[in-house]
Amino acid sequence: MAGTDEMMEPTDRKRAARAMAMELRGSIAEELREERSRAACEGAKQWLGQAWPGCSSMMLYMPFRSELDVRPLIEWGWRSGIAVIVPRCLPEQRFMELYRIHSWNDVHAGAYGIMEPDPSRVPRCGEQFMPDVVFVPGLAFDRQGGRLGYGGGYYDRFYDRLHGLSMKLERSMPLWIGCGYEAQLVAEVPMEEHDARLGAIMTEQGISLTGNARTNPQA
Ligand SMILES: Nc1nc2c(c(=O)[nH]1)N(C=O)[C@@H](CNc1ccc(C(=O)N[C@@H](CCC(=O)O)C(=O)O)cc1)CN2
Ligand SMILES: Nc1ncnc2c1ncn2[C@@H]1O[C@H](COP(=O)(O)OP(=O)(O)OP(=O)(O)O)[C@@H](O)[C@H]1O
Repeated sequence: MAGTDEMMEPTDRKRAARAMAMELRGSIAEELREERSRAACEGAKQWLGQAWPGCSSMMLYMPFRSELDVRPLIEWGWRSGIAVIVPRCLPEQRFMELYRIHSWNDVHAGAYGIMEPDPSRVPRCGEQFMPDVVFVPGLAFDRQGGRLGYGGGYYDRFYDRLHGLSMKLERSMPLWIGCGYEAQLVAEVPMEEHDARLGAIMTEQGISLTGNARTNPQA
């Protein structure tokens, strides 16, 4: 046994937390997941409409496994004229390319079995493109903005790239919103130096800011 939690290295703590979080998220009944996903998307629409009417683009993930299903939010984006951006994973580089999609016809199954934009149908976003808001998937979250992912470092690397762009273009960072069920909230996610902190959390209870000033739209 590895001993107590405090004695473990962050990477080992993450591995243990990942296994628990995967099991927990997968154990939520499908009907409950659907119901909570719909409620979460409803809350996000209202929040974006009221707190952020100027929001013109949002990056969302294509849900897989038992993740919070943000597809209703994607469809609302299409109806409201907010640009809907989704990533395409390049597993060799653990890099995400961005594309704007206009309908479900623009996606097909990609790496890891995750739906992704079809590059033969839609053009890639320019190198300097920054979405206003990024909806981030995850296995577990905490109220301080901590997030646990699958361990590819995809979103952390993407955050760093956007941060570089935000400095270069003198633009504020997108709001980084972690998406999950209330059941995925834990007291404290094990975090490392390179881990990007969330500016907000979206669950079936609504959107709440974490107080991470750097990533808030007002900052
Ligand atoms: N919907 C969605 N899209 C996303 C993410 C996500 O969490 N959700 N990611 C978030 O960053 C990236 C994909 N990250 C992933 C990392 C690992 C595995 C995976 O299947 N890992 C294996 C074990 C490791 C391996 O085989 O190398 C597994 O879990 O069985 C899947 C996705 C980018 N796109
Ligand atoms: N900004 C970065 N630049 C280079 N490597 C990074 C960066 N961020 C994370 N990594 C590397 O990626 C690996 C996975 O990181 P981590 O465990 O934080 O992933 P995660 O946040 O769970 O994954 P994901 O973002 O894909 O959901 C680690 O080996 C880490 O060193």
